[in-house]
Amino acid sequence: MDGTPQHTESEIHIREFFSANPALDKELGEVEVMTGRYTNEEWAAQVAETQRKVLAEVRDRQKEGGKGWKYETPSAASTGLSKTVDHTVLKLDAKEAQIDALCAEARVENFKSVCVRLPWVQKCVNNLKGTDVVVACVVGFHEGTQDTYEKLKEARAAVAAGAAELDLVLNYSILTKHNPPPTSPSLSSRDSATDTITAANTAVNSRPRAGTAATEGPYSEDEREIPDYSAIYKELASIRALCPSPTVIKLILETSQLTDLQILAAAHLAASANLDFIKTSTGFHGPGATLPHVQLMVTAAEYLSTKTRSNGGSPVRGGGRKMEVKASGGVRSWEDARKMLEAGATRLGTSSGVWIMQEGRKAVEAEAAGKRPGMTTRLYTDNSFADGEEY
Ligand SMILES: O=C[C@H](O)COP(=O)(O)O
Repeated sequence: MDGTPQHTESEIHIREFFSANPALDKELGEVEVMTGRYTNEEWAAQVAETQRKVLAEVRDRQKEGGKGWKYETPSAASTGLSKTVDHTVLKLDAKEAQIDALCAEARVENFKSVCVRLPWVQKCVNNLKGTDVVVACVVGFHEGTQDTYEKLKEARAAVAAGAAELDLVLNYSILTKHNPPPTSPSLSSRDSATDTITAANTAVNSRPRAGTAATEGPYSEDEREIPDYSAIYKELASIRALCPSPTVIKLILETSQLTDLQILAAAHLAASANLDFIKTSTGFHGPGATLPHVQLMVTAAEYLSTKTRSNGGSPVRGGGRKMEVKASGGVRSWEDARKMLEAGATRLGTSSGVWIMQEGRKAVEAEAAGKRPGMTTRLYTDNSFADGEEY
């Protein structure tokens, strides 16, 4: 080391953005992080209640032979499917021509959004003028460990540049510090689709199932320590406060790195901070979206958003809007997309949106012609995701 300060890629992006926008830099100079809402012990008690209730609900739904998560799937014949897609390019070495192509495709397919890094937001906003395709910007990508002030600045810069949606990476290291998940293969989902799905299957099959003793930890004396829920909440609530609705905020959990209990803790804190979505994965660390994780997150989002007898008539999330679930990372085919949507995801983050739409249209044609849609593109080679399979 030569003493030169090292910066993450996100920090470099933020610095570049602010040197081009000095007025915004000045305005944000005084930004303050919110104070806490509950003590850490109070958070822990609330989180434990959510974990208990949601895992019980998951077990009940499993008893329904897989029908517990049968949501209506939008058809490629209407705008329903295209409006679930966040058309995504997040590679650091993305070139201008790729971003232009992303926007052109989003315009033609009428996707919900294009999802890009901060330096591309303004360009995408310009490219998409006159359409109802919005621009989503990732924040804290892809590690999530940047300090809250850096994330706040990045979020505000994205909104100032015209982003309507923010895909914010959770600082999940705060959750895993005391209670690491079982080791799973950590490989990039930028590998071939087949490798990714195989890895996803391996990881899912090797992780403890919801409701088992293993997921209900804690695992050891040392791991009994409560994670700093308060720090996570403060970060989420501060970003929400500075980027209020209608800016849509999705919290990326990086589910492959978390246990089911940690996923539920993150969902609880996202709902408490009034975020709009919980999202599975960055697509850059470990396997991407899996069906069991989406089912778990959908169950949690419903529990946390809805006034029910089981949660005492008091939703954790205020404002009367339902928290939604975005499945992302490794969603490469219509078959993948259909499974995620049927499980209750309402948004898909994918770099394969155009392909998914093409396959979706073929499925509609095949159905109209009275044929069963082809299964040749099925990427889930493992039957553990089959309908009715135990979690
Ligand atoms: O959020 C989006 C992901 O980065 C997209 O991942 P993917 O390239 O595996 O579709």
